[in-house]
This record gives sequence, structure tokens and C-alpha cells, in this order.
Amino acid sequence: MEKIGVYGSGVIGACEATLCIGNGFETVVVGHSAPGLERCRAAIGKNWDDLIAQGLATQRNKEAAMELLTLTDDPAALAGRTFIFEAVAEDLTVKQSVYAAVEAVCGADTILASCTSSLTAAALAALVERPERLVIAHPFQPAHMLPLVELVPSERTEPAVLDRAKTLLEGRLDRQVVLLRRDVPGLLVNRLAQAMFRESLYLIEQGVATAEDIDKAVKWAVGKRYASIGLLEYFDEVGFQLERDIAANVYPSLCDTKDIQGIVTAGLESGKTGVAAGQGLYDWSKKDVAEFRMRKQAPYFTDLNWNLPE
Ligand SMILES: NC(=O)C1=CN([C@@H]2O[C@H](COP(=O)(O)OP(=O)(O)OC[C@H]3O[C@@H](n4cnc5c(N)ncnc54)[C@H](O)[C@@H]3O)[C@@H](O)[C@H]2O)C=CC1
Ligand SMILES: O=C(O)[C@@H](O)C(=O)[C@H](O)[C@@H](O)CO
Repeated sequence: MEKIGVYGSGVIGACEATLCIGNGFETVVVGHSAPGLERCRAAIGKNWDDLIAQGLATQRNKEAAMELLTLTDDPAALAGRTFIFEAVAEDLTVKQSVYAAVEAVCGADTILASCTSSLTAAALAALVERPERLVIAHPFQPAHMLPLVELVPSERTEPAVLDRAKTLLEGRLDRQVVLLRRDVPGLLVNRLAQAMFRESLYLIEQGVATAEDIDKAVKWAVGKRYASIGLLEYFDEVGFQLERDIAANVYPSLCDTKDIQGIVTAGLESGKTGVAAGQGLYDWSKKDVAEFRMRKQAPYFTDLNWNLPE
């Protein structure tokens, strides 16, 4: 059984810890500030309360899971850990300092699994002394609920490391793994997501549709359809002939900007940066954030198959 560490006590660190303790793994979480660690403990507790409210866990499961959790600001507590999820800021300098701290206390056999959303495995491998032990294991929010993990080796990752990561994720942590054959920025899902975000922002800027219109279309067409069939299964069903004709009409007018769009730079300048600011593409002061949180988790409630601690 791997001995798990999580470096990072933010959004993803809290979810990874919830998942690991929820499957009976004693887990050490390293953060870098006392208030951050307190927020992390509260976030993990809230994740459990949501599961309990859905009848998917009991108060006893929560207590047993929380007993498996250690939160600390001391990286030395990672000594003896065999599998570390790195979930710190999306910044190579921050990741490099964290990797140095991990490699200073962990053995040569310890796997470093980065949760990065957009950096390449090659760029991360260049930051460590033992690149053969580094892999990307990219989760999706809410990371303890949504099962997909993208696994990406660098050219220097040992095959046995991939096997161990896959065994842990699929065999012990109730995850669905997609292995990327080559290292690309944004991995797989974030490349698709960024293409959709770019086009959506473009459609708003061009006055074609509102954020509400786009989200309604995504929920009812894209979301529902591709929940049961694959995107490319659908492409094949339509057939190459029609898809070629549509592409010939649509490709020339698709957004292909390489720049960050005005709607985003303006939001950053005015402080209207999304849910946490109360205003982004939507006015969140008029929306129910707690209801959104439950809606975000709801699709996964029926699939949970954890080895809950008693
Ligand atoms: N938020 C998301 O939707 C997702 C994020 N990720 C990836 O997970 C990683 C973490 O992201 P979040 O949890 O969202 O970020 P966050 O901002 O919520 O948490 C970042 C963590 O990094 C720590 N940190 C920041 N500077 C540090 C430093 N100099 N030394 C040590 N620790 C430091 C913070 O204390 C915090 O614990 C990133 O690589 C991100 O791309 C992956 C999937 C989804
Ligand atoms: O979708 C997610 O939860 C993740 O894939 C991410 O890496 C990112 O945070 C991304 O979605 C932000 O757009």
C-alpha cells in the first residue's frame, strides 16, 4: 500500500486528501501557511459533510477518515511517503522549490505525481533530480468526485512508475485513467476546454450569444450528448462527408486568436475575476453559490465506489 503525501493545501490538495483518506490511506498534507492549512481542514470536512448529506458516507466514516489525516507546514513530514501528489501553484519556480523539498526528505523510490493543468511533463522533469520518478496525474474539479485522471509520463519516466500510478489510481482510488502517449501543454481535456472557452468568449464579444445562452446550449447539447456517447463516436456516426462540408463552412470563421481575450484582460483589470470576486461572466451575487457547488458534484454521486474507513 502506497504511503501518500499531498504537497499543497489549496483547492486540489484538499480534494486529493479527501479522496485518499476516503479510501483508507493515511495521508500527510503539506501546506505553507497556518491559515491555509485551517482552510484545507475545513474544505475536507465540508467534502465529507456533502457525502454524508447524500447518504454516501456516515459520520463514523468521516471521523475515521479524518483520523488518517495529518496537516502540517513541515515538508520533513513527507519522509517515508512513497507517493506524493504535488498540487501547488501553476508556476515552475514554485513547483521547483517544492520538488527540492520533497527530494531532500523522500527516498529514491518515491513517486512525484504533479496535478498540473497545463505544464508539460518534460518541463517538470527538468526541475527534479530523479525525473524517472516524476509523472503528471491531472485530476478534474471536484477532484475527489470526478473520476478521470490524465496520466502523462515524460520521456524519462520509468514504465514501472506509470504502472504504480495506474495501480493506485484505478485499483485503490476509484479513478478512471487516460494515458497520454505524448506530452502536450494542457494535456487532453484542457486542450478541448480551452478551444471551447476561446470560442465562447469570442461569441460573447461578437454579440452572437450571452454567457447564459452558451451555458444552456452546452448543458443540453454538449453535456447531455457526450455523457453517454463519445465525441468521436458521434463524428463517425455523422460520417466524414457531412463533417467535411460543415468544417469547410465553419473553420474559416472560428476564433483562432493567440492572445488573451479582451473580456478576460478587462475583468482582471477591474477585479471582476469570477466566483470568488462575486462577478465574472455572471453576477454571482445574484446566484446561489452553494447550489452551484452541489450541482457540480451531483453527476458523480451515483458512481462513488470508495473503500470507506470505519
Ligand atoms: N483548480 C483547478 O480547477 C485545478 C487545478 N489543478 C492544478 O493543481 C495545482 C494546484 O491548483 P489549486 O489547488 O487550484 O491552487 P490553489 O491556489 O488553490 O492552491 C495552491 C497551493 O499552492 C501552495 N503554494 C503557493 N505558493 C507556494 C510556495 N511558494 N511554496 C509552497 N507552496 C505554495 C498554496 O499554499 C496552496 O496550498 C495547479 O498545478 C493547478 O493547475 C488541476 C486540476 C484542477
Ligand atoms: O477541469 C478541471 O477541473 C481541470 O482540468 C483543470 O485543470 C483546470 O483548473 C481547468 O479546468 C481550468 O479551466
